[in-house]
Amino acid sequence: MKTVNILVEALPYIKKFHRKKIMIKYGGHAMIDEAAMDSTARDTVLLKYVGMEPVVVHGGGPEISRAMNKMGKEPKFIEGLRVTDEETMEIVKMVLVGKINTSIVSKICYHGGRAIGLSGKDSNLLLARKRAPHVVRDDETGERREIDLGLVGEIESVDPGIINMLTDNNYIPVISPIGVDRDANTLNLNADTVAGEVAAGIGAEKLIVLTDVPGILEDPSDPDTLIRRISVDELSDLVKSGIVEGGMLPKTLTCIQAINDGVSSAHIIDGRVEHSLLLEIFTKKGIGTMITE
Ligand SMILES: Nc1ncnc2c1ncn2[C@@H]1O[C@H](COP(=O)(O)OP(=O)(O)O)[C@@H](O)[C@H]1O
Ligand SMILES: CC(=O)N[C@@H](CCC(=O)OP(=O)(O)O)C(=O)O
Repeated sequence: MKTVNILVEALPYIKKFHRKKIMIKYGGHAMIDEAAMDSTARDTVLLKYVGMEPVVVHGGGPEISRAMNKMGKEPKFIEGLRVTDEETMEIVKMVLVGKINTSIVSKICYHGGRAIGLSGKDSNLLLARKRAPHVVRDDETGERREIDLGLVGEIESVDPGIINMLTDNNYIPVISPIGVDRDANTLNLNADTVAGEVAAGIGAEKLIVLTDVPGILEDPSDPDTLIRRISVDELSDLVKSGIVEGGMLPKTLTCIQAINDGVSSAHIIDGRVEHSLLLEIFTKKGIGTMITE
């Protein structure tokens, strides 16, 4: 009976999200081990088989940093974005496209899904331009200083055609956050931003961001201060108050932007918790932070 009750509880959600696109952003900090990656892949396949259209964008920040350290390079971030010189860009491509993307694709295929790996360079999926230098002001002297982030891009446009073609034919697209500019140069993109832009571009119903904290916390050092539900206006105020920092900042801004662009809800959840994806989608209470209009 317990199993049957679980299925019955899930029915309204299965109906509501039938044939709806669900954007899953799988963050590097959620990829704690092979078992966690495997479990997320299996849950993604389950979503497909109950009638939803999952689309995956993955990150891999910690793995890139580990590879850089091994090669004697020190990772540097400015407001959550990696300063990317040419050598770093090679490492980023190797880790994201060569390693993480293929690993997620093969795990989804192993569980019976038909995954296809893409980067933003495929069919110019993610057209980007180099970001303008970051401006900082010295607190003491008041002097303005520009810091060039190198080969870091901001998205100019998303081509939803290739993704729609894949989901229409029952494939699960798995996208690496690498963009291409008009001169065919490769640019490093923040995976959260990519997930938000692609979610809006394909008209996704939900954006679900998997990370390594329970969700947005009122006190970042206390996991018991989880905000379960918040509107975009309340969240914008929270951002202004300075509570949201580091890697959570691009995530939060992405969620706000995605809702403003027509995505019905955005969710930030703990990807290290087994089946967090299913708990968020199929239960009333959910597991992380839900952001709505
Ligand atoms: N208010 C907040 N609530 C939750 N996490 C926060 C907050 N402010 C900053 N953070 C930090 O953001 C991190 C998540 O972002 P990030 O490390 O980039 O993850 P990912 O690799 O999954 O994209 C958390 O581990 C936490 O340290
Ligand atoms: C420009 C920029 O910072 N790009 C990211 C791309 C990977 C990413 O975003 O990974 P997570 O989702 O795990 O943080 C980076 O180089 O780390």
